[in-house]
Amino acid sequence: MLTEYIRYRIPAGQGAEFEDAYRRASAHLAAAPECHDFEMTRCVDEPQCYVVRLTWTSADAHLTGFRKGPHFPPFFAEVRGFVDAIEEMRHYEPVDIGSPLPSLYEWAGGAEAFEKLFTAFYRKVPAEDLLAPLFAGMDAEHAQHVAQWVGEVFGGPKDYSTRRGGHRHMVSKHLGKAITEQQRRRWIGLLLETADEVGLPSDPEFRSAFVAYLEWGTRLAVFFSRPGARPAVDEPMPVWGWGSVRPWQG
Ligand code: HEM
Repeated sequence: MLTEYIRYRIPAGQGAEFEDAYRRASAHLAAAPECHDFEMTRCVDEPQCYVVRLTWTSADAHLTGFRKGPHFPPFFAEVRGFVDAIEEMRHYEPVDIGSPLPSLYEWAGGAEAFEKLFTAFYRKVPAEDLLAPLFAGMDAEHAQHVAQWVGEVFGGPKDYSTRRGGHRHMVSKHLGKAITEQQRRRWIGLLLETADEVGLPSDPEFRSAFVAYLEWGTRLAVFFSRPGARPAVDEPMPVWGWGSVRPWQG
């Protein structure tokens, strides 16, 4: 991910027009797969100053994918009248200065916690009539592989992407499996039951992030597995965080 900051100093009296232009332009940003998210902020001390922050999936995605793609012309048509008001427009990359928040991986208990969860889960799968046929040929180390995947997504070591083939490999394992909605629900239900049994943290903040990821991931698994599906395989590994609520640390 790469962050772009565009700092504007909008002439007096044009603030509302500028904000409206971006409201219209935002539809084209939202439609562009290269743009991960964006926001506009207005300076409290000097209201003519605005910062637009855009997160791009990569520099190439921004400069080639978006700039040369179909969403740039209608986006730019909305905001071009304010180009002269730009004071800075540059890309920034994150600098690791540590975080006061533990990752979801640390909060859950690290590699051991995810291995315990998925080992217990996949031990139960052969007894599940809806799930057993799907997993009949699973690798003896399947539980460890899924634990590595989820651990990495939650901020743990990059073992799945460096040793197991990352997103591409995970997608390939679901291709053609034709997972049904009933199977998806059983998978997620059984995993949540197992999470309680193995003592995964049950605080509301952790569980809301955990369930959000599982809802997203299982629905994508169904999508990837549809007959004839051709999902994008060159995506980076997803990274999941706390979302709108922070861990309660007393
Ligand atoms: C958040 C949800 C999910 C995650 C994170 C996930 C993750 C993974 C990963 C990482 C693999 C490949 C493991 C390896 O490297 O060998 C895999 C394989 C597989 N997954 Fe999923 N999966 C999810 C949901 C589902 C669901 C809902 C189903 C079906 C109900 C499913 C069925 C399978 C099957 C059948 C395989 C191949 C097993 C084998 O034969 O090796 N997955 N999954």
